[in-house]
This record gives sequence, structure tokens and C-alpha cells, in this order.
Amino acid sequence: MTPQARLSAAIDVLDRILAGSTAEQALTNWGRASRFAGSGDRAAVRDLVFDALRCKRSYAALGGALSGRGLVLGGVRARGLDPAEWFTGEGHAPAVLSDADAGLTPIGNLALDCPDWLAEPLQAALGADFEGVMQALQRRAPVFLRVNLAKASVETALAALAEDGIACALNPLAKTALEVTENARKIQNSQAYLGGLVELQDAASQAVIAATPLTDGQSVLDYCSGGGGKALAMAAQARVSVVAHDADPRRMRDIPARAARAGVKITVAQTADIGTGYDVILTDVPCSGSGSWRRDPQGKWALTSARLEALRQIQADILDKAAVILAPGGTLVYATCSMLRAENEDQIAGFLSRNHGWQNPLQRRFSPLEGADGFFVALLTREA
Ligand SMILES: C[S@@+](CC[C@H](N)C(=O)[O-])C[C@H]1O[C@@H](n2cnc3c(N)ncnc32)[C@H](O)[C@@H]1O
Repeated sequence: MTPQARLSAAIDVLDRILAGSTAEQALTNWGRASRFAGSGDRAAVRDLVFDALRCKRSYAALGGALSGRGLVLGGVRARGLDPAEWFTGEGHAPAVLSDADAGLTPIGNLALDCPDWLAEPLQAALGADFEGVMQALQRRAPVFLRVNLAKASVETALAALAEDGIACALNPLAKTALEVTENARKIQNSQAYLGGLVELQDAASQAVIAATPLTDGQSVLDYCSGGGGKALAMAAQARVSVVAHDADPRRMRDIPARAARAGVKITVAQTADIGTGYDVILTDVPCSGSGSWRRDPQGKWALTSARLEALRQIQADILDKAAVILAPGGTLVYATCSMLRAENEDQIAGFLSRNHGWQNPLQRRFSPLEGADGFFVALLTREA
């Protein structure tokens, strides 16, 4: 495909997304219908689509319309390219520009791709970092790996990755965290990944596990395990017995295979079998995802105040339910990939006001300005 034809493909995919499809669905459907597209084309179209979704407001302004064409045109203008060279109408290129394609220079929340209703709570949470963080969320997220210490040292993992041409740099957020600097697309077929030496995991997620006080012999519950990313990290950090649970059992489907590849043991529990008396419970609760909008830009535009309030209720309920199955003297770990106080500091304050005999020795925010996703972690310790 020519670079111009890739723009046309991105326009088509974005139109489907604007009509209600998820990005993944729309890209998959386009891929199936476009057998002629090679892997480079698919990657390029995907990048164009996700760039446009991250910058939906500003690109729509620059491109003169909230449409596939407007977004892609806005992206061309944002990159400082001459649109006339790209919108040529020749071959599979997008149609030539007309007066209808005039755009305007975005300012304020528009320029920052911030939904208006979220500007105030985000400013309250981020203070002087607000603009910088919103700008960071307009760019693609770096790729991070976690070295699986159950199978390899950091040096061994780096050497194995290098054999597959994948270059990485150590990341200060966690001693297991590597930022991929070259050939990220090779990871899933690399020997280091297939052999369980490394897992894909954001560095802030790894920092959350590093902040979790795990010691050999403990019983640990990952209450909202999803696909088990953090359960795997906990199982590799100390000789602990890890139980994974999620309200949606389908999300835990891959945990046995992932645990086998990583060389660790994880017991998957349905809600009825969750048990009690855990030394450590991690609640990596469902949240707005505002710290990871780079990876899920549709989440930024789909969030509403009603949905945020519903999430807050779920988060408080999860904390209260987990608290009663924690052993005396145990630690409840609360984590979100949100930057909003309502889901972070306010939840901890709410928990402490509802429950007595608890301490809160740690609260820590991770900012996208540190390179990884925005995250929040709090430790709640129950008196013995
Ligand atoms: C942020 S995700 C967890 C991600 C996962 N810990 C990881 O590292 O990949 C939140 C998870 O909470 C689950 N969940 C939602 N409501 C729940 C509830 N009431 N009890 C337990 N899990 C719940 C969701 O199904 C989702 O998988």
C-alpha cells in the first residue's frame, strides 16, 4: 500500500469507530477485508487510527470535522506535513481538499484532548502537571517488559532479548522493568517471551507489585485478577501462594497457561470458593483508566460522570468485601490506573471512615510524566 492508501484505510476504519465500533473490531474487520495489506501496512494503519483516537478533539479541529477524513487530515496537519501531498485523489489516496476541509487551531482543552467535564478534576489531581500529563497522553505509550525473576535474572533476560534483536533499557520504576527501545513488534515471537523469561507489563504496574509487602510463606489473593498480570508478578516476587479471582471468570481463562509459561503456581478461584484469612489481598479495581488512556483512548471519550460514579461504588464495595477476608495484621493493597482523586485518595479516606482499626502507611501516585501509565497504590493494614 502507498502511504496515501494507508491514510484512506485509516479514514475508513475511523468512520466505523465513530459509528460505534470498537477500535479492535474495526481494525480486525478492515484487516479481514484487506488481504492485500502486509504486516507493515497493518501496523501503519493501526498507528494512524490510535494516534487519531488519542487526539480526537484536536485532530477534528485541525481537520475541520469529526469524521474519519477530518481526523486523518488533522493528524497530517498536526505532524506539520503538507496535506496537498497526501490528499491527492490519485490511486487509493484520499480525495483532494476542498473548502469544507478548512480547520482551526485548537486551544485549551481542545488542544490538550481533554474532555471538558474532566478538566477540573484532573487539574485538581495533577496541579501544575496537568498540561504536561495531558500532552503525554496524546502520544503512544512505551512498551515495557517485566523480567520474570522466577525464571531469569535481568541480565539473562536482556541477553535473551538481544539475541532476538530486541533492545531494552532498565527502568527506574521497578527493578524488573525494562523499556523496549528497539523492535517491540518482535516480542511476542521471541524466545525470551515464549520461554516465560519476560512478560508484557507496564512499569507502573510492576511498581505497584514492588510496593506490595510480600514475604515467603504468605497467602495472597489477587481479588480483581483479570488476565492475571499482577498475580503472575506477585508469584515471581516471593514464595507466596497466590489465588486469582475475578468477578468475570472468562477474564481468568488464560491464567493457567500464563502461569505454566512463567513457571509459577496460581490457583484460580470462583467467587463462591474465594476463601478467607489472606495475609495480603490486592484489589486492582475497575476504574476510569485515566492513567492508561494512551493505550485505550476510546476510554477517555466514553467516560461519563454517571459511569465514574458507578465505578466509585464498585471500588468501595470491593474494598469492603476484601477487608473482611483479610487475616488480622494483613495488608490490603488498593490500586487503580486512574489519576482522579475520586477513585484514589477519596476512596482511601472513605474506607478509613467506614472501617476502624486500620492504618494507611503508604499512598503513592505514578504519573505518566515518569514514563509509564498513571497509577495509584495505597496500603491498608489491619490491626492484629
Ligand atoms: C483493572 S482490571 C484488573 C487487571 C488485572 N489485575 C491485571 O493486572 O491485568 C479490573 C478487574 O476487576 C474485575 N471486577 C469488576 N468488578 C469486580 C468485583 N466486584 N469483584 C471482583 N472483580 C471485579 C473486572 O472483571 C476486571 O477484570
